[in-house]
Amino acid sequence: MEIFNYSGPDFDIYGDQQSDPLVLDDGPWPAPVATEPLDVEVEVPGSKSITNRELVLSALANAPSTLRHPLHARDTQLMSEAVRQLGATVDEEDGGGRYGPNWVITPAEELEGGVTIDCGLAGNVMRFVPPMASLALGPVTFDGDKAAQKRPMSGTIQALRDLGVDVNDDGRGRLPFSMYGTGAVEGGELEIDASASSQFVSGLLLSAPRFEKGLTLRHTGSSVPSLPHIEMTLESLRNRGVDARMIDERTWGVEPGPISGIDMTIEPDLSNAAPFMLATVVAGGEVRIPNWPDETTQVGDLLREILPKFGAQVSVAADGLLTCRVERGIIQGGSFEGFTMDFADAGGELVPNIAAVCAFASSESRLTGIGHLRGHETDRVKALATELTAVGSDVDELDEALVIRPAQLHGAEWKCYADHRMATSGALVGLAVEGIALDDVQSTSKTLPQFVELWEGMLAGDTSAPVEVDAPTNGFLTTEL
Ligand SMILES: O=C(O)C1=C[C@@H](OP(=O)(O)O)[C@@H](O)[C@H](O)C1
Ligand SMILES: C=C(OP(=O)(O)O)C(=O)O
Repeated sequence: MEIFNYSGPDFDIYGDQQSDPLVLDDGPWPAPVATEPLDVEVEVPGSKSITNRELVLSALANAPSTLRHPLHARDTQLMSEAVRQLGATVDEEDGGGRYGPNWVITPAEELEGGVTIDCGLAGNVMRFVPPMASLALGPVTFDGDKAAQKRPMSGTIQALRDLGVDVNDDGRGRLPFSMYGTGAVEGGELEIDASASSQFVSGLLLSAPRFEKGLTLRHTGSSVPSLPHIEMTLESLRNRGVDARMIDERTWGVEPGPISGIDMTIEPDLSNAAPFMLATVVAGGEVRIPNWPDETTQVGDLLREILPKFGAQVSVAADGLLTCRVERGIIQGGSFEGFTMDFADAGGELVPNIAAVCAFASSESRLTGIGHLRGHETDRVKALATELTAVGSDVDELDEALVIRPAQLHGAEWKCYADHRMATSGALVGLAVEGIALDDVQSTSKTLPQFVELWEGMLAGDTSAPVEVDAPTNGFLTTEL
């Protein structure tokens, strides 16, 4: 394993991204230990997945759109920069949101090529923007962080070729690659192997209304992970007047037609509610999350079913205030039994935090169906096994599963591998274990730049302090697995 030292300039969210392996010179972040039960409200910023879908659809629409309370984090800044580069205008407008301005997006008359898109480490950018770029005239190059160059891209690259787009890559099915858009795509019927990522499907469906014949997309591989995210894509299209539907478990259809402009409020990111809700299992007490949606396609909604497995009581009031309560957390001598849960279809975003808290269970836990997490920001199966083992946990890393048995945990450095969810997982372990230090807590800026402020506020019982919106934004690869 290598550690790199950072000596370059700070990352500028609207400027050039620094894609080399870096370490911020702040040093490791000592994860705070909880000393008393929690009693706090935590307002979670907007959903990454919804914000990014709406940025793409707004840029492809036939009229301007207003996105209220969008997520302002590295992944959405990269997406907004990508749609700008392809010709859309993204303006800021004060919407009174706590975490930054609204976005008003005016679509381009015609999408323009001749640009290089930085995907950072954002799966959404690397899988959603290339199909959009096939509608632009001219060459478009895609690149990203070193860690991003390991993420699967063959589903997108092969699909573009099958749609008649000229793509140049080095044959590895990874970033970087270049493509040459001719300004139009015929579309029609297409087969794809999306077993490595549902985002291959979502990316194609988002641009499909602008294909001459729309798209009938059929998945040919084993199973597609993260099905709720595909439902989210279909729903986003339908909200803009597009005829988009699931034909069967592995086939989706989008009719050609206009994408209308929209004025909408982005839901809070429920996957980012996970560390705060799970904190009650470790520290005991109560965490309240406002604005929990009544109905949603976000996988994070599964937390309402998962937290009770940890002994938590979860309820949502009529005004959308979710309450998650644990009478006796781990630090008060409480306990909960391990469990088995399959994450093949949904919940991959939640697994790292869940695995971390399973390390405190009184019996074995088995988290199965998680092979596709090996292609996420890092190989999350290996990273979790490595870091949990480093703090004393008894973990088996299987091909597609983690088995976690009770053990005495101890302090150690917790490596984040540029992965926001590895960082929040280390913070969860640190609530009950002294001496956990995260090597790269800044990796949380991928989707939650306010993480440190909110986490420390949670422990102090008050998260109302103003938080820096333009927090340093990274995705810096500090340590390789
Ligand atoms: O469509 C989306 O917004 C996402 C789909 C999922 O990807 P995979 O299908 O690659 O797991 C999820 O893990 C990712 O965080 C966001
Ligand atoms: C897998 C994730 O991100 P991405 O959108 O980069 O795939 C995630 O946020 O957990």
